[in-house]
Amino acid sequence: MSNDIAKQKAGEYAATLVEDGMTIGIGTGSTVYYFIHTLANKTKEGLHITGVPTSAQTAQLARSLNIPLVDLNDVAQLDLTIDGADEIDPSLNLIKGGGGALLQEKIVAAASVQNIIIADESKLVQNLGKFPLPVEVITFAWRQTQKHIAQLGCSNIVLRQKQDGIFISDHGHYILDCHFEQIDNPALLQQQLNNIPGVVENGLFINMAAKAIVAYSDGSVKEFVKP
Ligand SMILES: O=C(CO)[C@H](O)[C@H](O)COP(=O)(O)O
Repeated sequence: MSNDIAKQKAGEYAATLVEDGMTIGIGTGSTVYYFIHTLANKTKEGLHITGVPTSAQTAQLARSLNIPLVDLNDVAQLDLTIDGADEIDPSLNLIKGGGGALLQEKIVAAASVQNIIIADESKLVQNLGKFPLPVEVITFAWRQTQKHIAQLGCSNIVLRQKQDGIFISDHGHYILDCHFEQIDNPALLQQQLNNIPGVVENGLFINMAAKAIVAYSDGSVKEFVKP
């Protein structure tokens, strides 16, 4: 089974967890893509939900499929958020932000009663850090910010690019992809990063996910609950 079919399975499974009347956070990425399509089919069949998107890309896709969206300022909290991840460790701590949406994703996750992650099995790791940790930074003097991040033990930091230049996040910032290789204390690193002037947010999601829905190449889907 290809990764894409596994992503689709995870996305479809997650859609079964959405209940009528819920206000949900809608994540970003190629796995969530399948969740959004399944959700759109369910809303066509009569499921009533309201969504809060985690990125401009997700907002555009959801709108094109007639999923009702609302501004996060206009709701007290979200019942559930379904989002993807780049790495998931055994405690369900995550690296996110491969798609560059980490800032809005973290704000939406923090507003959610429950966060469920969907992924294919390639995202499961024993230790976080092989996937370069995305850190969103203010564009002003970003090289200074980079220098402070390097002092936390990261010698390989890459300013994210897109085809025609520097990648700019939905909120107008740069992303520094930080190759830590192995992160021994993700909770501490998250705090240290966010204490650096110029850092807006980082892609470590600690103690946020309650459950991960992981689809395997043999076609099975397994739920992991936060230990
Ligand atoms: O954090 C994210 C975007 O900022 C994505 O959820 C993460 O990169 C996983 O994406 P995909 O499902 O495409 O592998």
